[in-house]
Amino acid sequence: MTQKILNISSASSDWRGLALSNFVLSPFVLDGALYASVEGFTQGIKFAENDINRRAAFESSGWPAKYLGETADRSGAYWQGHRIPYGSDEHHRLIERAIRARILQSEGLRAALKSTAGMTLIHEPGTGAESPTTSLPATVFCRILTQLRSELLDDVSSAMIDR
Ligand SMILES: Nc1nc(O)c(N)c(N[C@@H]2O[C@H](COP(=O)(O)O)[C@@H](O)[C@H]2O)n1
Repeated sequence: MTQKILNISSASSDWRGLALSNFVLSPFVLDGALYASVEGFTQGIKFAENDINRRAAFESSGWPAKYLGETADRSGAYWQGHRIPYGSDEHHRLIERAIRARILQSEGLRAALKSTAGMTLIHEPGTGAESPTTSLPATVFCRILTQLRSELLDDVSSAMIDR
């Protein structure tokens, strides 16, 4: 029987869940700059643009990126000279652009996401209750992936980094 629920995280038992996890080392380009992983991007933007931890996070993935982000004060996200309120829609939208960029820049990831058609995407990293200060709640992450999957299934050419 086909599995109806797919965990997208580093704790997934399905290879597609692992591949689509933010944790994985998976370079992408956003606004002309190169990032090693979505996790590194997500943690790096918590640091101001002159903070050395920012670049270190951008060049990392997985737990090293996550641990680096734990040292940030989580009062804002920083992008192109602007401070974005932490946890705001604008903050989530910026992370969404990184998630979309990574997947859209890889034919394999696009195909992997499309192959999950009909499955409910969840994010259960197996690390206990979700942090109240997470910059990417599971509901937001799964909504982003589900929306992108829908766009890819409807018409590959209509899916873009900026919706
Ligand atoms: N343990 C674990 N495995 C994964 O595969 C994950 N993607 C995550 N969580 C990711 O952490 C990011 C948010 O970090 P903060 O809560 O702001 O520190 C986001 O990318 C989640 O997907 N955890």
